[in-house]
Amino acid sequence: MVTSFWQPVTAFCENHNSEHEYTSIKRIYEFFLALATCNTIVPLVVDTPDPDVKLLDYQGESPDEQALAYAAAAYGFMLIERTSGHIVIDIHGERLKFNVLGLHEFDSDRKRMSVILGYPDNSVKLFVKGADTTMFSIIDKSYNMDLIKSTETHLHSYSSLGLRTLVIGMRELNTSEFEQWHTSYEAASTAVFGRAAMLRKISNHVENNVCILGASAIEDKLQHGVPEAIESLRTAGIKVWVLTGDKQETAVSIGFSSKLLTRSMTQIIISSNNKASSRKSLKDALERSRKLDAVSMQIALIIDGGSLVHILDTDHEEELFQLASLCSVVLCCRVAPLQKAGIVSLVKKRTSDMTLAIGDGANDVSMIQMADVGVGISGQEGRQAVMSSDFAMGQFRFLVPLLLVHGHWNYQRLGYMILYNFYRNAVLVLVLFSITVLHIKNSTERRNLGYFSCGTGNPIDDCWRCDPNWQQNRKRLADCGIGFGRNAIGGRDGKFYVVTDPRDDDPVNPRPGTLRHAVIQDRPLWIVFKRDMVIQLKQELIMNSFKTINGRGANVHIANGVCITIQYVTNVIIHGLHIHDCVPTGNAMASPSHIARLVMQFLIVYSALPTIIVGILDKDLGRSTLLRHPQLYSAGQRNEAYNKKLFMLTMADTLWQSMVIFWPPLFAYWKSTIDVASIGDLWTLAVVILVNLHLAMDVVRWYWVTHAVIWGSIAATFIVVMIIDAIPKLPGFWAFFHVANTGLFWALLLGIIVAALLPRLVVKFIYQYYFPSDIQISKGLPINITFLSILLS
Ligand SMILES: Nc1ncnc2c1ncn2[C@@H]1O[C@H](COP(=O)(O)OP(=O)(O)OP(=O)(O)O)[C@@H](O)[C@H]1O
Ligand SMILES: [Mg+2]
Repeated sequence: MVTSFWQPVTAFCENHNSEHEYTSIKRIYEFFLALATCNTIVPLVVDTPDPDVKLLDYQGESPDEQALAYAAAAYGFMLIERTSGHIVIDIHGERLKFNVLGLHEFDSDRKRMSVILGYPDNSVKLFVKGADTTMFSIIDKSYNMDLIKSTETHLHSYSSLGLRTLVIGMRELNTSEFEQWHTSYEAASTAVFGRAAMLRKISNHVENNVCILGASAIEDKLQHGVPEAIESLRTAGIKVWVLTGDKQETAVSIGFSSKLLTRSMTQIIISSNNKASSRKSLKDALERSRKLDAVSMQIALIIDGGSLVHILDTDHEEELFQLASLCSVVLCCRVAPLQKAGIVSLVKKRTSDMTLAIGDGANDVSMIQMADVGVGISGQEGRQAVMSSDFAMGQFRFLVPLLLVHGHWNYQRLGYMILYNFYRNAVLVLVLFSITVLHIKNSTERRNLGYFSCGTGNPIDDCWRCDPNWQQNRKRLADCGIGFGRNAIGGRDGKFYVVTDPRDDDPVNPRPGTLRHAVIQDRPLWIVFKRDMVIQLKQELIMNSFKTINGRGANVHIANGVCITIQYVTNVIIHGLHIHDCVPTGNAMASPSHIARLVMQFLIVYSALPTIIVGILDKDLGRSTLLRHPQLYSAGQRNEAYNKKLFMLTMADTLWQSMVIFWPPLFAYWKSTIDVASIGDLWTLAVVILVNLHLAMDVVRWYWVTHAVIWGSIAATFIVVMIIDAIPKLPGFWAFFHVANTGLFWALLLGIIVAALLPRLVVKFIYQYYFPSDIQISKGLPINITFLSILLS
């Protein structure tokens, strides 16, 4: 809330022109009239419970204007009504209607506004109000200089108290001046193109030779908690720069009251009005600040908008930046909106630092948009700043929790989650990659099978077919297998069965000599064919274990009918058959790629949920600790949560964990008859358990939902693996139950988990115990005790 107190400076227009001679009383009258009229305030009549009492509410974008209008009302110049064409002022009980002939709105370049009023007596007057610098440049130079000097002294003393000052001036327009202005104003107002520029030109033309009526000073009260907030931000290692449109003295005074400036700081002021002197001041300031910096003096740089224009215009950005970098505080005053954005862009261009701009007015919009993070304060200055910001808040002090608490949490979570997700995905991918590499190696490697090698290009064929007597030695094929099926012996240990009959008339009671009859036998059989034949199956050919169907030597087609089903059986070799043009029966088998996809989905689902929950909820430190020790924020500035070293360490750990997951089960089951589906179950479980335990090790704050998702994911994986292995149609049917019955499976699982996590646990412990970071010291625990207690309980 802007509370106002104002003090008109009575000014006497020592005009030599007798036409414009005013008495001091009349000037005071004009001063208040200017306060009541030269604004964009809209008065609203508000009803009260008492029907006879009405209240006036002044609505306007600028709180300063509201304050001035209220002040004028308090002194008997009450703005009652405003329409586009006129304005009604109640002057000590007498209502006067003035025609509003023109209004030149405030803009940040002119830093003033004006209104042209037609009096009831047909005289026309121009009222101007604006910043002292721009007002003094348009006053009638024939004034009494003492008057100007005394106004300046007053303005200086007001602004040194931190008050926002405005100067009010007036000029009576004679008929020809008015006509001239009116014609161009009308033309500009209705122009389609370049309207703003035309209006600005007209306003610059008419706003001159004004006589000073007075000056006002308004207290722009600091919001609650601003000094403390600025102190916290600075302790957090954030460089605070203030960019304001205010006068230098006001800005410095507010700087002190907001604890941005302290008495122990040395102020370096650059305030010049031409190129050469700005450059010289900059140079001197740079030299001086280097000397001061050498003796570790805190420096505050105060620079005004005029000097900034010259400095930024003349390629002295680098010097300005160097100077600013040496200063602990930079205060830029009388800066225009675009200059604010220019300064933000200067910092952005020259450093890799993040910039945050916070402001409440329309004049802060460009800087808010330029900064990496824009924050708008929704206050009395309209909603433009809020509309263009990334974050909106009601009070400046909320910036502290936004940065120190939420900023810190988000940084920690994000840094950790990037590393963790790299790890989580890489562990899975590395295990799958190893499986694929092994698979390719197995299917291409000859494993010394082809000692008869006759270069068929196919390692299996090389192995048996190059033997000129292969017909007598057919069963050698059983030892020629490669890949995961290499251990299948088929019907090697059984007798030969010769298929003589291609028919499949009676699938229920197949006759001897048919393929169906051969494959349903219980004993091991090596099935061969007497001659070329096409077998058209009436129903699925459901095979029994320990069978080899060896079509070599004959041209055997299984075609145009139903196909072969191999289900719940082991040790089947089918070789040299042409199987084609099958009619699907709906009993499709799951393919390995289908299973791989399934596994991927499980992993994504099982490990994604904990990641999301921890990524949203985990907090390394509590809110009050973070607010009490703003220094903790600088962990982000030092890239503590995500940096190259951590990334490399995580990747090394990932490699280790993936190797620990992949190799031990492979070695343990190498010689056994355990198939790949069972090892696959072990790998799946190990990956899911590991990635979840890994996460659990780093969780600091446990909520029930964190417990639910982490332990729930592990449990869910077990359950789904069991469900999948209980579906007879899928390969690997019953695999899990088969292996889970053995102690080796559980020993492997436990071994993998311990061995995979141990290096990480040890490194973590050493780091936290011997080289603790600020955050770990604040936590007060050398290691994540919560996790250990969960593990041990
Ligand atoms: N409605 C107005 N009428 C006349 N002069 C104004 C008006 N609003 C602001 N001014 C003058 O123009 C100057 C610049 O205004 P601007 O809005 O750019 O910055 P500010 O409000 O002073 O500071 P900040 O950047 O902190 O918002 C003000 O200091 C004031 O002297
Ligand atoms: Mg402002």
